[in-house]
Amino acid sequence: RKLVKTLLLRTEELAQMALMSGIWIHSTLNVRPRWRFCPVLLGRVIATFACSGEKEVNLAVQDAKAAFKIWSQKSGMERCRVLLEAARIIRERRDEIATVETINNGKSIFEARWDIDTSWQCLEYYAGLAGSMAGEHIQLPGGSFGYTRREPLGVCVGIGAWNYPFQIACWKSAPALACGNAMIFKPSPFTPVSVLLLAEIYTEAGVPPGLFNVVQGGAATGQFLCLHRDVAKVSFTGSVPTGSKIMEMAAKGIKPITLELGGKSPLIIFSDCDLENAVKGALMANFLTQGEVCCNGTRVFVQKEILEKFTKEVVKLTQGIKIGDPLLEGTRMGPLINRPHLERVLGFIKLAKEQGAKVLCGGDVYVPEDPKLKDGYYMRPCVLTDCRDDMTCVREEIFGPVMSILSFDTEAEVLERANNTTFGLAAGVFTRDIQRAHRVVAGLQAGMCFINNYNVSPVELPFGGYKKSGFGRENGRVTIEYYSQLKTVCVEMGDVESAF
Ligand SMILES: NC(=O)c1ccc[n+]([C@@H]2O[C@H](COP(=O)([O-])OP(=O)(O)OC[C@H]3O[C@@H](n4cnc5c(N)ncnc54)[C@H](O)[C@@H]3O)[C@@H](O)[C@H]2O)c1
Ligand SMILES: C[N+](C)(C)CCCC=O
Repeated sequence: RKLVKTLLLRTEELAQMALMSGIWIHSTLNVRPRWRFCPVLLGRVIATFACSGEKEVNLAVQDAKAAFKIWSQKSGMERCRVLLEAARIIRERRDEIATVETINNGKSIFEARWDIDTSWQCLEYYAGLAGSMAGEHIQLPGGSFGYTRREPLGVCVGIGAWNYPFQIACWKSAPALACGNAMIFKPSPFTPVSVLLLAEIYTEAGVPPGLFNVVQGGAATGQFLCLHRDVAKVSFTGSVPTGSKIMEMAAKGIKPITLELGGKSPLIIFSDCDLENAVKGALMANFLTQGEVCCNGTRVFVQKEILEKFTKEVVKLTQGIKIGDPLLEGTRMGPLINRPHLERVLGFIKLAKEQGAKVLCGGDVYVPEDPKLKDGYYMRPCVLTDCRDDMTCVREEIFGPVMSILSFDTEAEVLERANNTTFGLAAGVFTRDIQRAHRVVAGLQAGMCFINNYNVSPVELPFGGYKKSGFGRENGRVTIEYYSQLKTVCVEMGDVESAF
């Protein structure tokens, strides 16, 4: 165990609170520093970490293999009890973990609590499934029969993005562990902190040492993990270009992968919608976690008849979003993840204007009154109108608080335009016409469709993409299939009928 101490937190009080509540973090690895990185919040370093190199990754895999031997022999019910205990601890430590997540990522504490809720709910859900995982019994002629066994894969790797650090780690590890696997998790180097609390919680709940292990680092560490011969599966959440590299590495070892990648999702607002709900839905689809959400409905297609009214209401609500210190209860939007990302998002807005879009609100840097926050990466949420389908802001994933409004006339037209993208993660429809709602979602090329809501995440529902947004699913019963393999056993009850 190596203790890693947080260095600087945003304020004295925060530092004290964090230290009291366990930001003294550990890795189960004997990490030898090779190179270091420092995540930054509001322009200040919050921690330094040693990156894991090849040697440390090997150690993690060895530990995980040893733990897998013990864990995979346990019954589903035994695994269920441990996962339930971990879920209980997360629930009990909800506020503390949410605080750490806010410091880690910058999202508001209000939202971080939602993330922690979907995290423990995910553990509870897969705890429930662990006890009921079963194969089939198949009758064959002459009393012979076959049966199938659902078996774990072995050592799985989870690689996470920085926007939902704790939640991503839970959405990957809960089904992996429920199926009897071990998991080595690598968080993004921008948000390395909160997942260590999860490791601590799993240990306290009773998983064997090394079963859930955290390695820190960036691309190089990720590559060591993906290429390791004893790693059986990789579940990746991140960008399309990195997903493509993961796929290449996995191909070398013929390893199954899950890819949760980016998106540029359509949200379609028909004129017969409940306008108030549609406006709230559009904000949910664009401004959670500073707009840094993979499944955001950033292409908002509004039917012409209500375009003006809808846009006016959206702008009013957007201008009311409280930006500032993410640890304050009233705040609903914190700083973006880092300076280069903020500049990238602002660059998209500049280009949108050059290409003819009109900024109705926001889209500029925000400097909070509190002098402590002056170096934070804040911006005002932006609503763009007069957008066309060929504009960069409508075609590319911005991953920031930028909503593009487009107008449409007919259902057939909007369906074609909504699908005219290489992505296919999510989509949404607001209408009171229930038949149209189902007809439209049936035609949408997206893995996760919402009717009359957006960005809610019940863990019972599978989540994942079509097209370049990836494949495989997280959450829901189906994910068991992505963390297990099927063995078929054929049993002869008679004599061997030989051809020879
Ligand atoms: N579909 C989903 O569920 C989902 C969820 C969250 C984020 N995302 C997507 O993630 C992206 C933003 O996250 P990001 O900037 O952290 O993505 P990213 O692809 O830059 O990094 C993701 C993770 O991959 C690691 N990594 C980078 N290069 C690697 C390599 N060559 N080999 C192995 N690992 C490597 C990073 O260190 C990080 O942990 C957006 O495109 C967003 O849409 C998707
Ligand atoms: C919880 N949400 C909002 C559905 C986001 C899931 C993960 C995407 O970035």
